[in-house]
Amino acid sequence: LINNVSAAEAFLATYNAEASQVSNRYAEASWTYNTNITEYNQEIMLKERLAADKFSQEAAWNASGYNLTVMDATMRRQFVKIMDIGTAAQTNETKLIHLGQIESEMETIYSTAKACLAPEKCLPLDPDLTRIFTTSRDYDQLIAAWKGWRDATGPKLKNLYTEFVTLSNEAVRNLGHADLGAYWRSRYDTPEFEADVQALFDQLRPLYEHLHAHARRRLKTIYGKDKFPSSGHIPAHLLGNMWAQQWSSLVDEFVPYKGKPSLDVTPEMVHQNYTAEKIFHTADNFFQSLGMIPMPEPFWNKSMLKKPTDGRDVVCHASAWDFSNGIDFRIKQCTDITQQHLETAHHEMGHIEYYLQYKDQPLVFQKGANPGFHEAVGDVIALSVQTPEHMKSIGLLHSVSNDTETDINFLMSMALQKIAFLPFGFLIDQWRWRVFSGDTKPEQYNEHWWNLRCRYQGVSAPVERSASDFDPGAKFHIPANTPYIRYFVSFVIQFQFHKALCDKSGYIGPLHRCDIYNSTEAGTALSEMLKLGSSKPWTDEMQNLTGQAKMDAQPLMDYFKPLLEYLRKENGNDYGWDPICPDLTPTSSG
Ligand SMILES: CC(=O)N[C@@H](CC(=O)O)C(=O)NC[C@H](CC1(C(=O)N[C@@H](Cc2ccc(O)cc2)C(=O)O)CCCC1)C(=O)O
Ligand SMILES: [Zn+2]
Repeated sequence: LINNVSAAEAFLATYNAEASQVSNRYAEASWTYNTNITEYNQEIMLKERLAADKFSQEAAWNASGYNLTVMDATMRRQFVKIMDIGTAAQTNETKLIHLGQIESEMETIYSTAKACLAPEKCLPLDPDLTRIFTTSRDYDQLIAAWKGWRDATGPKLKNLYTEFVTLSNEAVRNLGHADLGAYWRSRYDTPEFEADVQALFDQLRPLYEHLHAHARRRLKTIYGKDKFPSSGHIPAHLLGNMWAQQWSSLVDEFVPYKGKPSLDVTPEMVHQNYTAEKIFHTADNFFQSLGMIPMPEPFWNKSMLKKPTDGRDVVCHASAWDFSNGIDFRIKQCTDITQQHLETAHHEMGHIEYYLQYKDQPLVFQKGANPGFHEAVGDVIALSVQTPEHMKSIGLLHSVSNDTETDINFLMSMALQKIAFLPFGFLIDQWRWRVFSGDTKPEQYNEHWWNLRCRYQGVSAPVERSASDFDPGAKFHIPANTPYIRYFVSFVIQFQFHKALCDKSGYIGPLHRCDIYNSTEAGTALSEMLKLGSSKPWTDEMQNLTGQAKMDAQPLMDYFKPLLEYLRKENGNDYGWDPICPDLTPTSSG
């Protein structure tokens, strides 16, 4: 082993320069493919992926020649990360190439899928099917869109996914990980991560159960009680979203006090001729008000902020991109002029701000402190942006009254976005971890998926499902192989960050009305954490910003306390559902 620290430093300097180049090349090829899905672009992207994987293998091999015990903590942390190369550890080149092909094939199937509601009427997810879920209250039309999308994705993906699992597990086992799920969880450093997440979910369930009861009661008045199974589940296609993961599009039906002005600013955005650019400049302005880093010139020149109209296929699922060269950062979003897309723009720009803040770190530290941190940045800003006060200050709300009823209505609108999401954010990787560990066999994929959906989310399939269905494939992150527990973590810690930043800004008052706009104290505190990237354990960074080192649901519970009190009163004992799925076979009564 090489014991010479200056030789190790030279190795790192060379690695950083070369790895940045390789990352940049792969990001460019990936971007070209994502913004113009063709076989040619897919082929180029796969070639760059193979080159990047081979570079990682060689770098890891060389790094293993250095004695880590003679290094300081920071240098050792870099070497460990250089050696932790994930599925690139597959030494059989044929299998390595095949894994890349399967992954991009699954993403292509998902991104080009269309649901055929009638023989000649096939619609893509964005914007067509999404708009049906946000606007339609027609039970049968929603079933057609719900079933059509699953028919167009799941069956084509199931066998590919099975192969993907086998190849990925084999690759990461070369690094000593038990399976791909263990590798993904290792990014959170703490060994008790899985138990911590389960404990957080159990702590938050009452909040969700009471929101679910309220939603069910309101939906019964819209669709009639006979449409709801006696088990207490809500049919999954009635919650205003293809996956029932957030219920914001039902805000006008779900607000407790209906006489108040609507909190949905979409109509006002359309009325004011908002454009995609204006949406992103609004988000950029907020970061600048905190004294944080503005979007650089290449961002405005090279991003794709609207779905192209020249007929080419693109991956419309929004995303933020780091080109690892210190100046090129982009967002790709098929922006629609809606409140939801205004929030998404802040979410994506949160990623860009993180990239900008840690761009001078060694390459392996150009990551979130943990993946949940990366997902929380934009959402923390969006918590301020969505307050009635802030919405009024940017001219999207005209009247803001402080009476209790408006306050409860506002908390309900936020709960439809944040509380509704919690079981979904929790269950995706509960399902995937068991698939990767082998507990869930391919023939059980769909059954175990619905067991989790019924048990944790309290939603049931509106039509019978069969073993040839693969409903997990209807959610982007499964075919796109993007881990998901990061979002559950984010939805908890973003309230810890929000509380810490509100305190630093000198705000006094209820957490749900705090707006840190123009607070450079808050901006400085946030920037200092983001600059660290993944150079320090996330628990240290959590401690620095919030004063304690663990994930903690208390700030989230405090934020929604007035709403939970209201819901407990309204629901009495009428809340909850059977843990197992309702029997879908048509009853004799038809
Ligand atoms: C090159 C690359 O892949 N880059 C990464 C970023 C990085 O890793 O550096 C990236 O851009 N990932 C895309 C993904 C997109 C979105 C998403 O998928 N959201 C979840 C859950 C959710 C929903 C509401 C919400 O408010 C927050 C989260 C869903 O829609 O189910 C879509 C809309 C919002 C965020 C993202 O930005 O996280
Ligand atoms: Zn994100």
